[in-house]
Amino acid sequence: MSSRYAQTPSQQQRPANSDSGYGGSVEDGDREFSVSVLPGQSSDPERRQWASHVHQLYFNQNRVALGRWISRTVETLKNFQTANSKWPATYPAVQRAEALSEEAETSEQPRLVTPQIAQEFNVLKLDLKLGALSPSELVHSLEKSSIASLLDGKIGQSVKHLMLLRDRIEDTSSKVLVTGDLNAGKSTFCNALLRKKVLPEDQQPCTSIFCEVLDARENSSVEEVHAIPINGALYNRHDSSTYHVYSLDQLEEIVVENDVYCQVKIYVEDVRAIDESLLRNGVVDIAIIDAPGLNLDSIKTTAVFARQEEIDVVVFVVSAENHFTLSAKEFIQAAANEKAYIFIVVNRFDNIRDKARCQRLILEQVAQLSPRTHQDAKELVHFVSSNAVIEGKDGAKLKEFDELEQSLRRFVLEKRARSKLAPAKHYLLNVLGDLETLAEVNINVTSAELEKVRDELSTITPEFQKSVQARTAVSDNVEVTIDETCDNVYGFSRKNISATIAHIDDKAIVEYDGVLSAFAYAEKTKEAMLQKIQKSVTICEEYARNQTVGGINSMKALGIMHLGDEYVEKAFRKELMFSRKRHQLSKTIQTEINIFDFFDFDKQEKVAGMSMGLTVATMAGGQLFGVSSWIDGLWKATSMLGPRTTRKLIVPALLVAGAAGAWFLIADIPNAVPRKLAKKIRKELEAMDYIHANSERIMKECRKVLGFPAEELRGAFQRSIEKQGRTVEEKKKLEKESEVAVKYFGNLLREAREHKGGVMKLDLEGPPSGTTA
Ligand SMILES: Nc1nc2c(ncn2[C@@H]2O[C@H](COP(=O)(O)OP(=O)(O)OP(=O)(O)O)[C@@H](O)[C@H]2O)c(=O)[nH]1
Repeated sequence: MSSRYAQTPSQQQRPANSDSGYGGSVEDGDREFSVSVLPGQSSDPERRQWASHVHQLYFNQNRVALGRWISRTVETLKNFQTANSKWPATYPAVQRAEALSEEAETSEQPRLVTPQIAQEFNVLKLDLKLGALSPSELVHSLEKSSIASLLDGKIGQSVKHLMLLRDRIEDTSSKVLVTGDLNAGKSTFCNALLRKKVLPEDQQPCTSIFCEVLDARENSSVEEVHAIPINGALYNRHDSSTYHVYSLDQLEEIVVENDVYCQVKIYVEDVRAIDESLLRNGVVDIAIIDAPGLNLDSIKTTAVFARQEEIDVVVFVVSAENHFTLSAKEFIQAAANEKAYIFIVVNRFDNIRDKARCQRLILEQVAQLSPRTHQDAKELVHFVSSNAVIEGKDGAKLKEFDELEQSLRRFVLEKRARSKLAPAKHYLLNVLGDLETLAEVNINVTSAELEKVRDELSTITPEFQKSVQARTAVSDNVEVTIDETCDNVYGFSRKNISATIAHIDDKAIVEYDGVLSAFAYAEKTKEAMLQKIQKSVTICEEYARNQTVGGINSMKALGIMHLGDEYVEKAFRKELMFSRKRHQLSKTIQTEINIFDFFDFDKQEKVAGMSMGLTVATMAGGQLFGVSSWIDGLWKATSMLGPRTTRKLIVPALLVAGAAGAWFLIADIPNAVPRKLAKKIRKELEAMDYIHANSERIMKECRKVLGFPAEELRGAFQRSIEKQGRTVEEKKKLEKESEVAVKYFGNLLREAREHKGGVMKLDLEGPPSGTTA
């Protein structure tokens, strides 16, 4: 029994796990046409074919749309790979570790992120199996760049996988595996599908290897058998060393009790028209694989075979007489888990007398073995007699088989949507979901980084500008400090040394022990005078030291104020100033004592009160005269007295005068010596510009010594400003990079969401609503 059934419009939106219904509506430009196959019209082959074609159209459109989304996602991933190399993407932190490990077990697709890290991730999980650290700890312990390179690898893998999926959805071949109990009539069923006796049929179990029947056009339209040896190389039609060629007639010899070959490829000419043929139906090129009958030994082999990626559909042939054997039940249960749905052919139905009872019993069993198959039993469980098909005598049986064929073709197409398009859709959604999560996380991270760097810049930029200004101000300040200190020291020295020199003869500085030790007196006086001057210089130097300390301290204060910890002060020892080249006046001064230093002829008038000679003259002449005016007076008196009197008086007068003068001069020695020596020293010092030279020497030492901390301070400022400048530049660069990254991840998020939305809209079992892609 099998019946055509209708697809009502309300059924067109099926839940994803529903397997029923092949109708639907498709918008093709302005034209919308609905597909419905009504029960009463089930015999109408045109309508059936049309329904089938529309179904194929949906499939094709979905396939193309999915292919486009794959290409776009690949492009997005590649761009992300490039961006990731410039701006290492941040990885999300761990949240729900347990939930993830379950998820990981259920998926065998390549993933970019390990389950323990970032549960939201499906594909872009990083595989981290190093050492004792948990992957999450490991991710956090890794350099950003190592995560980036791991991610880079994962993106690469993902791109590769997407390419494979694209190839797979573009592959138009589909394989139908026909399996079932021993002798159930599998080979007969395959031959019926081909409308040609190709595979050997026998009362005895005979098929011992997998026989794949393909359209001869795939073998340059040559009908032949390619037998693939056990343990041979991978089959390649273009490489004749990978198989042995036999004719179709020889098939029986190879297939029955074979221990040389593991599989045969049978290329046959399809005798039917394209819209009738299962092997080539315009959309999918179907290969039929006749599997050896199941026994407890072969279940595993067949189950493994059925799991193969290229097997789109499993057709299970069961004998109506035997129902399901133990091995059949075992296989169906396993296959139902793997492929979700299987197509069940209950063969040899002609041998059953109570057909209704048989149907009921078998459907009950199906319900137990695969509830989902049972749910859609009208489409998926067919009761036929395969042996009647090729002869084509029994019209009713032929019709039943014809309906089975139509169902099978729709099933293959639908299964292809599931087996080829659905994994691609599923994987795309996972990758895009991962990209979305990564983009979201990175938007947060990069936005936070941007905000942080902007904050920092708003603090350090004005600080930097302030430092630059402060440097100029401090530099000026230092100059002023040095100049003022030097001016001060120079002024002080000049004043102090001048005053000392001016007053060195103000009072007798050594004791006078009489005329006999006059020379020693002179020497001691000179020595004392030089010492006095020397002492005043020393005082100036000490003053300069203290002033320098003051200058240094004010520079230190500037350094600490502006540079804080960055300013390292150097120890200063003021006693080292003027220590290398000591000033020794006694060595510089040339002044020698001579006889004239003892007598001061010029100073008699000015120093009247202290002149003994003057006292004598006053007493003698009753007049108040100086020595010179006294001699002048004498001269005048002699001219008044007339030459003769003068001539008479001159000798005694001169004698008196001489005696008085000599006495006076000798008495004046203690005063004359300091005066004369002071005069001489002053003269010499003046000649050598002693006061200025010394003041300048002292000042220069100050300037030199102050120069060191000044340079230190300038250097520290320079370093500090350069450092700040570099930080500002780095932060500015980071700011720009962050801006680019924020923008990039924003775009990535938008793109990932757009793609995801588009992919989600694709209804793989209905009209492709995402065809705008
Ligand atoms: N009455 C009847 N006999 C059938 C039908 N289909 C197949 N047979 C017969 O059942 C026997 C076994 O058929 P095969 O097609 O060789 O069975 P098989 O499942 O391929 O056998 P193995 O591959 O060896 O397990 C043959 O003699 C067929 O003629 C059917 O629908 N009705």
